Amino acid sequence: MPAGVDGPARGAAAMSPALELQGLHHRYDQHAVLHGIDLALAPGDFAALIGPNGSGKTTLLHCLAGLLRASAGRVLIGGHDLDRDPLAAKRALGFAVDPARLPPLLSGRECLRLFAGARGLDAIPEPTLALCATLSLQPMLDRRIGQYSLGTRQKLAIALGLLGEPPLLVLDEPLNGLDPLSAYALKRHLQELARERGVAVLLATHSLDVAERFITRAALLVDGRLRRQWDAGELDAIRADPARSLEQSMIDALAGE
Ligand SMILES: Nc1ncnc2c1ncn2[C@@H]1O[C@H](COP(=O)(O)OP(=O)(O)OP(=O)(O)O)[C@@H](O)[C@H]1O
Repeated sequence: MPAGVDGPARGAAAMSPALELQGLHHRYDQHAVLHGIDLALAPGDFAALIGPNGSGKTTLLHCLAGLLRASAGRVLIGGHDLDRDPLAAKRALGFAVDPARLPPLLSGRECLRLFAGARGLDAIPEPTLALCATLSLQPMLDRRIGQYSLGTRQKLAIALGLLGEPPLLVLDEPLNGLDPLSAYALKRHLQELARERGVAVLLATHSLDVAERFITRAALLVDGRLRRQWDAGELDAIRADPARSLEQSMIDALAGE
């Protein structure tokens, strides 16, 4: 078990994969988008989901967060079946909502309080406030979300997703709109959660160059199928060789090599 992992929720999460997708399919009406995705994340994995535009990354994340119902297959979060036991599954999941969907009339602090309440907490947890400070979000917390810039909304969506430190974090393009300092702080924070707290992180991103240094796993989605995965050893080998990069490996995999 990773260092610093304790408590019953983490104990349960450490015994089963943090996330397990079994034969996941999704179709929008007649348009089949996901074709049998099998993927497992262990506690402490920091994984990037990469792939061309329209390959199905957001659809996959929405299926595993319960925002879309998969047409077939199973989603298990910390061993809990999302279909059969949605409350337990969703308790084990932190999902950063689309920043465009945040309620414009609430302040950031009100929104954090609301989400904290939904997680059974009576106040905004200290680590969340510390993260807001790290991301320079704190000075904006008492302003209405409707007045936030795109990057500030993105920061709030991330802080909401991470609230209560659930054992699985899922983020869709979290680096979009973040200034370089905030993007670096977020990557370090996620890396620390994975390494020291055993949190499993799955993030969809196009920013291969920035993700490459931090992740321990990568999975390439092409036309709704997982074409290639890289484990920690393969990523270390890529990082150790100045002539190689994850970007080039991805391009090779896309070319079918
Ligand atoms: N609500 C919807 N109704 C119908 N088709 C949809 C819907 N949402 C997405 N799609 C289609 O599903 C496919 C996958 O889209 P998705 O947004 O999951 O891809 P993505 O990999 O996240 O793309 P990007 O990298 O551009 O964000 C695309 O062909 C898209 O047009």
